[in-house]
Amino acid sequence: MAKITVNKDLASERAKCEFNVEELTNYLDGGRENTARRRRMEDKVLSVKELRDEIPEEYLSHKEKYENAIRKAVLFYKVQKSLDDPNQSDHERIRNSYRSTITSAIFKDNSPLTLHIVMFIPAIIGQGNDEQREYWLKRAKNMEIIGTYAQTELGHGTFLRGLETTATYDPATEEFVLHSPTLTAYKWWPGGLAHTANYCVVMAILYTKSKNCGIQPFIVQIRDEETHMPLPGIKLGEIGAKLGYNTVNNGFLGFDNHRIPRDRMLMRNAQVSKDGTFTAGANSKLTYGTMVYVRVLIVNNMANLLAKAVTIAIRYSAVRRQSKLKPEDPEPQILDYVTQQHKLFIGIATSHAYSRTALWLWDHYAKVTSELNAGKLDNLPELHSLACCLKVLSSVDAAVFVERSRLACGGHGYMLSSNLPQTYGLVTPASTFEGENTVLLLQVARSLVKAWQQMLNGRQLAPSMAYLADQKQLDRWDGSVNGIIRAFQKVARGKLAFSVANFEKYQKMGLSREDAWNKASVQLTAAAESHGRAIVVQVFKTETDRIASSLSPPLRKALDQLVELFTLYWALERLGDLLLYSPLSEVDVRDMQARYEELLEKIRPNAVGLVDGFDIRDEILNSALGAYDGRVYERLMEEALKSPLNAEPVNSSFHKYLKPFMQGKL
Ligand SMILES: CCCCCCCCCC/C=C\CCCCC/C=C/C(=O)SCCNC(=O)CCNC(=O)[C@H](O)C(C)(C)COP(=O)(O)OP(=O)(O)OC[C@H]1O[C@@H](n2cnc3c(N)ncnc32)[C@H](O)[C@@H]1OP(=O)(O)O
Ligand SMILES: Cc1cc2nc3c(=O)[nH]c(=O)nc-3n(C[C@H](O)[C@H](O)[C@H](O)COP(=O)(O)OP(=O)(O)OC[C@H]3O[C@@H](n4cnc5c(N)ncnc54)[C@H](O)[C@@H]3O)c2cc1C
Repeated sequence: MAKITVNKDLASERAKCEFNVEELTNYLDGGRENTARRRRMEDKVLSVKELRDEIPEEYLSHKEKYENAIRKAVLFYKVQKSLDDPNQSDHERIRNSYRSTITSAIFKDNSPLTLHIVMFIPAIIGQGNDEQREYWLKRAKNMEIIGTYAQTELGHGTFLRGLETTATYDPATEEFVLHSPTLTAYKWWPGGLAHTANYCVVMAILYTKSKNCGIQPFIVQIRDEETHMPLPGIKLGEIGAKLGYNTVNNGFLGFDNHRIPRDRMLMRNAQVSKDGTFTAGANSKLTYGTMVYVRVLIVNNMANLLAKAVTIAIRYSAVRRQSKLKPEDPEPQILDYVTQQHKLFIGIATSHAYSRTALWLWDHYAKVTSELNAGKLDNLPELHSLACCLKVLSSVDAAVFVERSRLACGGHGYMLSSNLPQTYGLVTPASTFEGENTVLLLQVARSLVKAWQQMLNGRQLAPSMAYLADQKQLDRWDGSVNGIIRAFQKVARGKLAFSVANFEKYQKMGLSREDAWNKASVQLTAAAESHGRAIVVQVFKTETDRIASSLSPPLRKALDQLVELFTLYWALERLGDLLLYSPLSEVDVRDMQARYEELLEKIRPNAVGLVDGFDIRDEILNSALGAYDGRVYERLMEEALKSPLNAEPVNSSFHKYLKPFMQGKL
């Protein structure tokens, strides 16, 4: 094997690291065996050279990008399948795949099969009855059919009760008639819908016996299984180029009185009998279960994407030298600027915070799902609220810190060869899909207001909201992580109390409940956001304490520093709130600021080790700036030379336009 020459600054950073990087990787993976398994899988996938792109994706046309993505998706699926351990439960398979980012090595802009895996199959599992699961899951898991999740319409994404697609039951033929009565009723957005999927789960308003029975899921064939032509009564297409996700093949779909058999309604929750009698499910919101599942997965996806961005930016910052700190010294590594550390170390800490929180949430999700399967629905509202608020916070923070990582790389961060713009293109839609973030915060606020009322009535609160009942004053600011967590809880409680008071005040002033809610909604969403912050810091701290107790002292110290940095960063970001709702004084603020700066200094020698610990291979990073060897400038040039414009010294447009123009002949 050729010897890798590592940039000398990166090499000396690695020599400075105070903990064992491999131990950190094992900690993140959940054990040495998991690291080994993940690496074996990566080796196997990366050994398939047909999965690599010969021409960088960015130089392909829109159509070529899609065709190339499909070519790779099929091959990638087969390789993955050959590595699958059939003895794992679905729960274990997903948990064990939380640290896997290998998909990014194959697709810079995501796969056209994503929705099949992430929503179509889960929708059948969550919404299909036993026979439907038996039949459709086998076909879907074997890839005999490819599906997507078609819910959003041109006119409505958030407001599901406002969907216009109808499924009207006809007892004479025992069929549902699917129809899109208007342009705005067209399904719009589903990934893979345009040219990839031949089936989809369609969410439509069910009418039977002339009654609106709410939104229900239907499994609908949209293309012929042989010819792949759209079926009669179905209009399909692609929605066009986007900021990112361009290889996901998002599509539109309209129905013109398209008929499907009765057994195509997924009937795990609600049912329609042959004569058209509707039987409602135990809770109509169980129909929204697929969204809860994906919101839970998104938290982890955000942690992984952020780890990628911050790995690139930290390594680059160790290699890049710019300006002068002292006139007599050579140009320093930009990582030595404390402002650069302030920009980036929080990204490392945030990725850790959300990967710990994501695992915690996944285990909670699995527990509540098994209760739901046993008919116990009590914990569904709390799960919904938690999934909403953690999806919101993780997507907002990831977008901010990925963009900050890009900016921290100066001009080179603007290059597609840095892979930072594309990474931003992957994180930013998560603030919109699976429930637009403000809308989800309002759902969280709704659950908090309910909890507040329950508390006033002396009822017990769900565990994640129990702190609201803690009436004790926070007498003294002690600056400890646990003290700050309590202060965050006081902030959330105080903001909630304030918004509930406003909500009630507006009603007393004569506004309807809905208008009062709308008027109080800025405060309500702020309370929901604070509630989320309190949860994330607490889960980050308690889960790190729980899992890291057996680690070596140097690694334990490094992780504690990240937890403290994260806590202090948000305390300093939310000073106004803390000054309002906790006994924080000016001196305490100064102390916090000093401690935060001290932490930046302590983390500095470990910065490269911390991102190396994420163990994201070069093929996955896909970045000229972030590669392990730090050959930043050589790679930037190598990538520049791949531009098709560099294939010839003079472009034909010179003779056609520029020359006549410059010579006054055009
Ligand atoms: C080996 C396999 C490995 C696999 C790993 C792969 C890793 C991949 C990682 C994944 C990451 C990235 C890929 C993601 C791709 C995503 C592509 C995007 C897809 C989509 O966007 S699909 C469409 C999503 N759409 C939405 O989210 C719409 C948002 N709107 C809503 O959810 C609702 O309309 C609403 C909640 C805003 C309001 O609904 P409405 O019916 O009007 O409700 P109300 O009548 O107002 O009632 C509210 C009450 O209902 C309760 N409620 C609401 N929702 C739920 C729920 N989901 N569950 C439980 N309860 C719910 C709410 O609490 C209210 O209750 P209350 O009355 O207060 O008691
Ligand atoms: C990359 C990508 C992939 C997607 N994939 C799929 C898919 O596979 N399947 C699918 O079905 N859908 C998919 N979607 C659609 C996505 O779920 C919707 O875009 C999302 O639910 C938001 O709905 P909307 O676009 O209608 O936004 P809108 O609801 O129109 O939001 C616009 C603005 O109005 C505000 N707003 C709306 N309602 C309220 C309210 N009640 N109170 C306060 N403010 C409000 C929002 O906060 C926002 O600022 C995808 C979207 C993207 C971007």
